[in-house]
Amino acid sequence: MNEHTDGLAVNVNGLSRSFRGKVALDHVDLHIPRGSIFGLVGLNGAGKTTLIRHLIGSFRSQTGTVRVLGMDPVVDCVNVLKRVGYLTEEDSLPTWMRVGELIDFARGVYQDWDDVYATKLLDLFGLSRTDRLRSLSKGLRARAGLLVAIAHRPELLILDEPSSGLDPLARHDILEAIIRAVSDEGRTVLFSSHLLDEVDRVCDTLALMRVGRIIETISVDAMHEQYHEITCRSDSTAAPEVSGVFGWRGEGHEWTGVVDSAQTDSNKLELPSSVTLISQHSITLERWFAAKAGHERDNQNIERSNVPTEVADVR
Ligand SMILES: Nc1ncnc2c1ncn2[C@@H]1O[C@H](COP(=O)(O)OP(=O)(O)OP(=O)(O)O)[C@@H](O)[C@H]1O
Repeated sequence: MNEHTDGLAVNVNGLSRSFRGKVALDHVDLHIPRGSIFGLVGLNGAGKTTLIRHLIGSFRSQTGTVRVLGMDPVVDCVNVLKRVGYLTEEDSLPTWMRVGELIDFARGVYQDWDDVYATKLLDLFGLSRTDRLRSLSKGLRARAGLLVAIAHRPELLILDEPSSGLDPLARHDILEAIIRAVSDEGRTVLFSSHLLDEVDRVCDTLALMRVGRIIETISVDAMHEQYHEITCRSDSTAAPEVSGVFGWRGEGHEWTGVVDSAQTDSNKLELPSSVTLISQHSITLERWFAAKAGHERDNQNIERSNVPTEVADVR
Protein backbone atom coordinates (compact mmCIF):
# COMPACT_ATOMS: atom_id res chain seq x y z
CA MET A 1 0.00 0.00 0.00
CA ASN A 2 1.47 3.39 -0.87
CA GLU A 3 0.78 6.80 0.65
CA HIS A 4 -1.77 7.63 -1.98
CA THR A 5 -3.98 4.76 -0.94
CA ASP A 6 -3.25 4.58 2.77
CA GLY A 7 -5.41 7.56 3.66
CA LEU A 8 -2.67 10.13 4.16
CA ALA A 9 -2.69 13.41 2.24
CA VAL A 10 0.64 14.38 3.82
CA ASN A 11 3.23 11.91 5.01
CA VAL A 12 6.44 13.43 6.37
CA ASN A 13 8.98 11.33 8.23
CA GLY A 14 12.20 12.40 9.95
CA LEU A 15 12.39 15.72 8.10
CA SER A 16 15.28 17.93 9.22
CA ARG A 17 16.62 21.14 7.75
CA SER A 18 19.06 23.77 8.81
CA PHE A 19 19.93 27.11 7.28
CA ARG A 20 23.62 27.92 7.57
CA GLY A 21 23.96 25.70 10.60
CA LYS A 22 20.81 26.96 12.31
CA VAL A 23 18.20 24.25 12.80
CA ALA A 24 14.80 25.11 11.35
CA LEU A 25 13.26 21.61 11.31
CA ASP A 26 14.37 18.86 13.62
CA HIS A 27 13.22 15.30 12.84
CA VAL A 28 9.67 16.27 12.01
CA ASP A 29 7.01 13.60 11.47
CA LEU A 30 3.69 14.84 10.11
CA HIS A 31 0.84 12.55 9.10
CA ILE A 32 -2.29 14.26 7.85
CA PRO A 33 -5.23 11.99 7.04
CA ARG A 34 -7.21 12.71 3.91
CA GLY A 35 -10.36 14.70 4.62
CA SER A 36 -9.10 16.32 7.80
CA ILE A 37 -8.79 19.99 8.65
CA PHE A 38 -5.38 20.10 10.21
CA GLY A 39 -4.03 23.11 12.11
CA LEU A 40 -0.34 23.87 12.46
CA VAL A 41 0.38 26.19 15.37
CA GLY A 42 3.57 27.46 16.97
CA LEU A 43 5.45 30.50 18.14
CA ASN A 44 7.21 32.77 15.63
CA GLY A 45 10.13 30.97 14.04
CA ALA A 46 8.88 27.52 15.11
CA GLY A 47 9.28 26.19 11.55
CA LYS A 48 5.71 26.18 10.20
CA THR A 49 6.46 27.96 6.93
CA THR A 50 9.65 25.96 6.38
CA LEU A 51 7.68 22.74 6.80
CA ILE A 52 4.95 23.94 4.44
CA ARG A 53 7.54 24.95 1.85
CA HIS A 54 8.77 21.37 1.79
CA LEU A 55 5.23 20.24 1.05
CA ILE A 56 4.90 22.43 -2.02
CA GLY A 57 8.35 21.48 -3.33
CA SER A 58 10.06 24.83 -2.66
CA PHE A 59 12.58 23.14 -0.40
CA ARG A 60 14.24 19.79 -0.93
CA SER A 61 14.56 17.67 2.22
CA GLN A 62 18.07 17.44 3.63
CA THR A 63 17.13 14.47 5.79
CA GLY A 64 13.91 12.47 5.83
CA THR A 65 11.08 11.95 3.37
CA VAL A 66 8.18 14.12 2.23
CA ARG A 67 5.16 12.76 0.38
CA VAL A 68 2.14 14.78 -0.64
CA LEU A 69 -0.82 12.91 -2.13
CA GLY A 70 1.60 10.00 -2.46
CA MET A 71 4.15 11.98 -4.48
CA ASP A 72 7.52 13.55 -3.81
CA PRO A 73 6.81 17.29 -4.21
CA VAL A 74 10.31 18.02 -5.53
CA VAL A 75 10.51 15.15 -8.04
CA ASP A 76 6.84 15.37 -9.03
CA CYS A 77 6.46 19.12 -8.56
CA VAL A 78 4.06 19.72 -11.48
CA ASN A 79 1.68 16.93 -10.54
CA VAL A 80 1.66 17.94 -6.88
CA LEU A 81 0.99 21.60 -7.64
CA LYS A 82 -1.85 20.68 -10.00
CA ARG A 83 -3.64 18.99 -7.14
CA VAL A 84 -2.71 21.32 -4.30
CA GLY A 85 -4.08 24.79 -3.57
CA TYR A 86 -1.64 27.06 -1.76
CA LEU A 87 -2.09 30.44 -0.17
CA THR A 88 0.74 32.12 1.69
CA GLU A 89 0.66 35.10 4.03
CA GLU A 90 3.05 36.86 1.68
CA ASP A 91 1.39 39.23 -0.70
CA SER A 92 2.90 37.56 -3.76
CA LEU A 93 0.28 38.04 -6.48
CA PRO A 94 1.39 39.68 -9.76
CA THR A 95 0.07 43.15 -9.00
CA TRP A 96 0.30 44.38 -12.60
CA MET A 97 -2.58 42.06 -13.49
CA ARG A 98 -6.29 42.61 -13.22
CA VAL A 99 -8.32 40.03 -11.31
CA GLY A 100 -9.73 38.68 -14.61
CA GLU A 101 -6.22 38.23 -16.02
CA LEU A 102 -5.16 36.40 -12.90
CA ILE A 103 -8.13 34.06 -13.28
CA ASP A 104 -7.39 33.48 -16.99
CA PHE A 105 -3.77 32.70 -16.10
CA ALA A 106 -4.80 30.26 -13.37
CA ARG A 107 -7.29 28.59 -15.75
CA GLY A 108 -4.38 27.92 -18.11
CA VAL A 109 -2.30 26.39 -15.33
CA TYR A 110 -4.91 24.16 -13.71
CA GLN A 111 -6.66 21.64 -15.93
CA ASP A 112 -9.38 21.12 -13.32
CA TRP A 113 -10.17 24.83 -13.11
CA ASP A 114 -13.88 25.31 -12.39
CA ASP A 115 -15.13 28.48 -14.09
CA VAL A 116 -18.59 28.35 -12.56
CA TYR A 117 -17.09 28.05 -9.08
CA ALA A 118 -14.60 30.86 -9.82
CA THR A 119 -17.44 33.17 -10.85
CA LYS A 120 -19.36 32.28 -7.70
CA LEU A 121 -16.28 33.02 -5.58
CA LEU A 122 -15.72 36.35 -7.36
CA ASP A 123 -19.20 37.35 -6.31
CA LEU A 124 -18.83 35.99 -2.77
CA PHE A 125 -15.50 37.76 -2.30
CA GLY A 126 -16.81 41.08 -3.65
CA LEU A 127 -14.26 41.17 -6.47
CA SER A 128 -14.63 42.20 -10.10
CA ARG A 129 -12.64 40.90 -13.08
CA THR A 130 -11.70 44.48 -13.95
CA ASP A 131 -10.17 45.24 -10.51
CA ARG A 132 -6.45 45.91 -10.72
CA LEU A 133 -4.64 43.80 -8.11
CA ARG A 134 -2.35 46.76 -7.40
CA SER A 135 -5.29 48.99 -6.44
CA LEU A 136 -6.95 46.45 -4.15
CA SER A 137 -6.53 46.56 -0.39
CA LYS A 138 -4.36 43.86 1.21
CA GLY A 139 -7.49 42.02 2.34
CA LEU A 140 -9.08 42.05 -1.09
CA ARG A 141 -5.82 40.81 -2.63
CA ALA A 142 -5.86 38.01 -0.03
CA ARG A 143 -9.35 37.11 -1.27
CA ALA A 144 -8.08 37.03 -4.87
CA GLY A 145 -5.26 34.74 -3.71
CA LEU A 146 -7.76 32.49 -1.97
CA LEU A 147 -9.90 32.33 -5.11
CA VAL A 148 -6.95 31.19 -7.19
CA ALA A 149 -5.96 28.66 -4.51
CA ILE A 150 -9.35 26.96 -4.42
CA ALA A 151 -11.14 27.33 -7.78
CA HIS A 152 -9.46 24.23 -9.20
CA ARG A 153 -10.95 22.31 -6.27
CA PRO A 154 -7.60 21.00 -4.99
CA GLU A 155 -7.38 17.69 -3.15
CA LEU A 156 -5.18 19.41 -0.58
CA LEU A 157 -5.55 23.05 0.37
CA ILE A 158 -2.54 24.53 2.19
CA LEU A 159 -3.10 27.87 3.86
CA ASP A 160 -0.06 29.46 5.50
CA GLU A 161 -1.32 32.25 7.77
CA PRO A 162 -4.20 33.04 5.42
CA SER A 163 -5.90 35.29 7.95
CA SER A 164 -3.20 37.92 8.18
CA GLY A 165 -4.76 40.12 5.48
CA LEU A 166 -8.39 39.36 6.21
CA ASP A 167 -10.69 41.35 8.45
CA PRO A 168 -12.61 39.45 11.16
CA LEU A 169 -15.78 39.21 9.07
CA ALA A 170 -13.92 37.89 6.06
CA ARG A 171 -12.16 35.37 8.28
CA HIS A 172 -15.40 34.17 9.74
CA ASP A 173 -17.72 34.36 6.75
CA ILE A 174 -15.32 33.54 3.93
CA LEU A 175 -12.27 31.67 5.14
CA GLU A 176 -13.99 29.40 7.63
CA ALA A 177 -16.85 28.72 5.21
CA ILE A 178 -14.39 27.81 2.46
CA ILE A 179 -12.40 25.54 4.73
CA ARG A 180 -15.53 23.71 5.86
CA ALA A 181 -16.80 23.40 2.28
CA VAL A 182 -13.48 21.93 1.14
CA SER A 183 -13.56 19.46 3.99
CA ASP A 184 -17.24 18.55 3.44
CA GLU A 185 -16.26 17.45 -0.07
CA GLY A 186 -13.75 15.03 1.48
CA ARG A 187 -10.72 17.12 0.59
CA THR A 188 -7.94 18.01 3.03
CA VAL A 189 -6.96 21.35 4.53
CA LEU A 190 -3.65 22.19 6.21
CA PHE A 191 -3.97 25.50 7.94
CA SER A 192 -1.20 27.39 9.77
CA SER A 193 -2.36 30.22 11.99
CA HIS A 194 -1.61 32.30 15.06
CA LEU A 195 -5.34 32.88 15.54
CA LEU A 196 -6.00 30.10 17.97
CA ASP A 197 -9.72 30.70 18.40
CA GLU A 198 -10.02 30.21 14.65
CA VAL A 199 -7.98 26.99 14.77
CA ASP A 200 -10.14 25.78 17.66
CA ARG A 201 -13.36 26.45 15.73
CA VAL A 202 -12.27 25.10 12.38
CA CYS A 203 -9.70 22.32 12.78
CA ASP A 204 -10.29 18.73 13.79
CA THR A 205 -6.63 18.02 14.58
CA LEU A 206 -3.66 20.20 15.38
CA ALA A 207 0.09 19.94 15.67
CA LEU A 208 2.04 22.22 17.98
CA MET A 209 5.51 23.20 16.73
CA ARG A 210 8.34 24.57 18.81
CA VAL A 211 11.89 25.28 17.73
CA GLY A 212 11.68 23.07 14.67
CA ARG A 213 9.92 20.19 16.35
CA ILE A 214 6.36 18.96 16.52
CA ILE A 215 5.91 18.59 20.24
CA GLU A 216 2.31 17.38 20.20
CA THR A 217 -0.27 16.24 17.66
CA ILE A 218 -3.76 15.90 19.08
CA SER A 219 -7.36 16.08 17.94
CA VAL A 220 -9.06 19.27 19.10
CA ASP A 221 -11.75 17.20 20.85
CA ALA A 222 -9.11 15.12 22.64
CA MET A 223 -7.30 18.28 23.72
CA HIS A 224 -10.48 19.61 25.33
CA GLU A 225 -11.10 16.22 26.95
CA GLN A 226 -7.58 15.59 28.22
CA TYR A 227 -6.79 19.07 29.51
CA HIS A 228 -8.67 21.47 31.75
CA GLU A 229 -7.84 24.46 33.91
CA ILE A 230 -7.97 24.76 37.69
CA THR A 231 -7.87 27.78 39.98
CA CYS A 232 -6.32 27.25 43.41
CA ARG A 233 -5.48 29.16 46.55
CA SER A 234 -2.04 28.40 47.94
CA ASP A 235 -0.66 29.11 51.40
CA SER A 236 2.58 30.20 49.78
CA THR A 237 3.05 32.92 47.16
CA ALA A 238 5.09 30.63 44.88
CA ALA A 239 3.46 28.66 42.07
CA PRO A 240 2.15 25.38 43.53
CA GLU A 241 3.81 22.12 42.60
CA VAL A 242 1.17 19.55 41.71
CA SER A 243 1.79 16.39 39.74
CA GLY A 244 0.03 16.53 36.35
CA VAL A 245 -0.46 20.32 36.47
CA PHE A 246 1.68 22.73 34.47
CA GLY A 247 1.65 26.25 33.03
CA TRP A 248 0.89 27.94 36.35
CA ARG A 249 -0.21 31.56 36.11
CA GLY A 250 -1.05 33.93 38.90
CA GLU A 251 0.33 36.02 41.67
CA GLY A 252 0.01 36.21 45.41
CA HIS A 253 -1.94 33.24 46.68
CA GLU A 254 -4.23 32.61 43.71
CA TRP A 255 -3.00 30.49 40.82
CA THR A 256 -4.44 28.81 37.73
CA GLY A 257 -2.82 25.76 36.20
CA VAL A 258 -3.47 23.37 33.34
CA VAL A 259 -4.27 19.79 34.29
CA ASP A 260 -3.15 16.99 31.99
CA SER A 261 -5.47 14.19 33.06
CA ALA A 262 -3.24 11.65 31.32
CA GLN A 263 -0.54 12.54 33.87
CA THR A 264 -2.70 12.24 36.98
CA ASP A 265 -3.34 8.94 38.78
CA SER A 266 -6.69 7.51 37.62
CA ASN A 267 -7.66 11.02 36.51
CA LYS A 268 -7.61 12.14 40.15
CA LEU A 269 -5.83 15.31 41.13
CA GLU A 270 -3.74 15.06 44.33
CA LEU A 271 -3.38 18.53 45.84
CA PRO A 272 -0.98 19.15 48.74
CA SER A 273 -2.65 20.32 51.96
CA SER A 274 -1.24 23.84 51.39
CA VAL A 275 -3.28 24.16 48.15
CA THR A 276 -7.08 24.49 47.98
CA LEU A 277 -9.04 23.99 44.80
CA ILE A 278 -11.35 26.93 44.09
CA SER A 279 -12.74 25.98 40.68
CA GLN A 280 -12.18 23.88 37.57
CA HIS A 281 -13.09 24.86 34.03
CA SER A 282 -12.67 23.82 30.44
CA ILE A 283 -9.65 25.13 28.61
CA THR A 284 -9.24 27.38 25.58
CA LEU A 285 -6.77 26.44 22.87
CA GLU A 286 -4.96 29.69 23.57
CA ARG A 287 -4.40 28.76 27.25
CA TRP A 288 -3.33 25.22 26.32
CA PHE A 289 -0.91 26.60 23.74
CA ALA A 290 0.66 29.11 26.15
CA ALA A 291 1.01 26.48 28.88
CA LYS A 292 2.42 23.85 26.51
CA ALA A 293 4.85 26.20 24.81
CA GLY A 294 6.16 27.42 28.19
CA HIS A 295 6.19 23.93 29.65
CA GLU A 296 8.09 22.51 26.72
CA ARG A 297 10.51 25.41 26.89
CA ASP A 298 11.26 24.54 30.51
CA ASN A 299 11.72 20.88 29.74
CA GLN A 300 13.41 21.14 26.42
CA ASN A 301 16.63 19.32 25.85
CA ILE A 302 17.01 19.26 22.12
CA GLU A 303 19.50 16.80 20.75
CA ARG A 304 20.79 18.40 17.62
CA SER A 305 23.86 16.38 16.86
CA ASN A 306 22.18 14.47 14.02
CA VAL A 307 20.87 17.50 12.20
CA PRO A 308 22.80 18.41 9.06
CA THR A 309 24.45 21.79 9.25
CA GLU A 310 25.32 22.57 5.66
CA VAL A 311 23.89 25.62 3.93
CA ALA A 312 20.29 25.06 2.90
CA ASP A 313 19.58 23.59 -0.51
CA VAL A 314 16.99 26.09 -1.56
CA ARG A 315 15.47 25.47 -4.94
N1 LIG B 1 15.37 30.94 3.65
C1 LIG B 1 15.82 30.97 4.91
N2 LIG B 1 17.11 31.26 5.17
C2 LIG B 1 17.59 31.28 6.44
N3 LIG B 1 16.82 31.01 7.53
C3 LIG B 1 15.53 30.73 7.34
C4 LIG B 1 14.96 30.69 6.02
N4 LIG B 1 13.65 30.35 6.14
C5 LIG B 1 13.42 30.20 7.47
N5 LIG B 1 14.55 30.41 8.18
C6 LIG B 1 14.68 30.29 9.65
O1 LIG B 1 14.06 29.06 10.02
C7 LIG B 1 13.37 29.20 11.25
C8 LIG B 1 11.91 28.82 11.06
O2 LIG B 1 11.28 29.84 10.29
P1 LIG B 1 9.79 29.70 9.76
O3 LIG B 1 9.54 30.89 8.87
O4 LIG B 1 9.60 28.37 9.18
O5 LIG B 1 8.94 29.82 11.12
P2 LIG B 1 7.38 30.05 11.30
O6 LIG B 1 6.94 29.09 12.34
O7 LIG B 1 6.68 30.00 9.99
O8 LIG B 1 7.37 31.53 11.90
P3 LIG B 1 6.24 32.68 11.82
O9 LIG B 1 5.13 32.23 12.73
O10 LIG B 1 6.97 33.86 12.37
O11 LIG B 1 5.82 32.84 10.39
C9 LIG B 1 13.57 30.64 11.70
O12 LIG B 1 14.66 30.65 12.59
C10 LIG B 1 13.92 31.36 10.40
O13 LIG B 1 14.75 32.47 10.67
